[in-house]
This record gives sequence, structure tokens and C-alpha cells, in this order.
Amino acid sequence: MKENISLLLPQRSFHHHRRAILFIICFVLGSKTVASFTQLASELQKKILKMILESFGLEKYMDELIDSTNYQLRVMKYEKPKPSDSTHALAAHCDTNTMTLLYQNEVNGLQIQSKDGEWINMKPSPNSFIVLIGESLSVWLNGRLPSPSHRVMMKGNEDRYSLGLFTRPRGGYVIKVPNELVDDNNPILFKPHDHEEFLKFYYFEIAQAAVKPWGYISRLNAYCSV
Ligand SMILES: O=C(O)CCC(=O)C(=O)O
Ligand SMILES: [Fe+2]
Repeated sequence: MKENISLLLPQRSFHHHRRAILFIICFVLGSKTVASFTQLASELQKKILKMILESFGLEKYMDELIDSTNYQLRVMKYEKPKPSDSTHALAAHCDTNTMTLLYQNEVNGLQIQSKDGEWINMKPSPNSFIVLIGESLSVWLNGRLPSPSHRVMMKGNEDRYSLGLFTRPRGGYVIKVPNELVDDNNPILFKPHDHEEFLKFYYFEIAQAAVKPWGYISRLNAYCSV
């Protein structure tokens, strides 16, 4: 499998659209293909994380971050829209996890919002992954890498399938901005927090209908900002 890495950076926005992921499979136990895909993709995720840590001189945190990570594989299907229609299949959002690796069949649909608010169509070449920085990594890096807002729009007459490897911090691990990223010019922006506690709060808010799960951008930033 060829490894093409595109790191996609930022934008914030606020859109409410209907989520139309038709099925989600977490782990299909016993499936060799799924297990080996997850293995490959998680190795790739580690390489990317290492590159990011090295670029900030934070390599010493590699083991700690890897040891406190959970991996989840999701298979997503987006049905083709009705003829001559174009549908918001997945509303704009930022991922709250650490990092997302996306792999798709040859049907495009993912859009990333640029800094100036423009939606850019992603056209990954076959055998390449799209890498999204999640809010959790963005917070840990004291905002050095922003988490991009993204959505899925369906056009044409083919269904789209995507595979996502979602890495997130384990419950009980306290996410704390490294001292190396804080100085007089770079004040600390986020309070230490446990990702699981954040998720409890987030899902409680959703249950209370205080926020829309797929329409609310930068939830984690708001939760733990100083
Ligand atoms: O299917 C895709 O390309 C995007 C999926 C996504 O953004 C998500 O599940 O968070
Ligand atoms: Fe996402």
C-alpha cells in the first residue's frame, strides 16, 4: 500500500446538515482484512505523529502519547443522491479526537474548509490517505496545528465508501499542553483535561439538545480553553 500523506489544515465554521452515514461498523472481529488494515493504518498514524512531534521538538512525548491512544476503525457508506441533486451527506464538523486517517473508494465527496472559509473538494489519488488533525491534538499542541472543519457532499451516481481510522486519547489520560510549547510569547491556551470526561459532557449536552452533534464546531476548544 502506497503511503501518500497530505496534512490538512484548518478552518472553523458553523453549518448544520443532516448526517447520512448509513452504517457504521466498529470492529468486525475475526476479519483478517479489517485487522490488517487497522494495523497498517495505525502504523502510518504513528509515523505521522512522530513527524509532527519532531517538527516541534517534542519527540520525548511519543511513547506517552502512543500508550494513551485508542484506535477505532469505522466503515462509512454514503448513498448516491437522487439524479441531478447534490446532498450534504455529512454536516460540517471538526473531529474531537487526536487524528483521523481517511481512505475512500474512488468516489470523492469530502470537502475541507480553508482558512478563508472556502470549501475545497478533496480528490485523493488511489491508495492515498487523507490525514485530519483532531481537536484533541490541536489542544495538546496549544493550538499550533488547527483542526480543519470538513463535511461530505454527494454528487453523481455512485455510492461512496470511506474507511476512517480514528485515534483518540484513552479515558484517564490527562491531556496537558507540554511546557516546551508555553512561554511569554505563547501563553497556555487550554486547561488540562481528560478526553473521556469531555465526551461525557459533550454527549450530555447533545442529549439535552443543547448542541447538534454534527453541527457544532470546536467543541473541545470551548470546553477547555483557559
Ligand atoms: O467519510 C469521510 O470522508 C469523512 C468522515 C468524517 O469526517 C467523520 O466520520 O468524522
Ligand atoms: Fe470528521
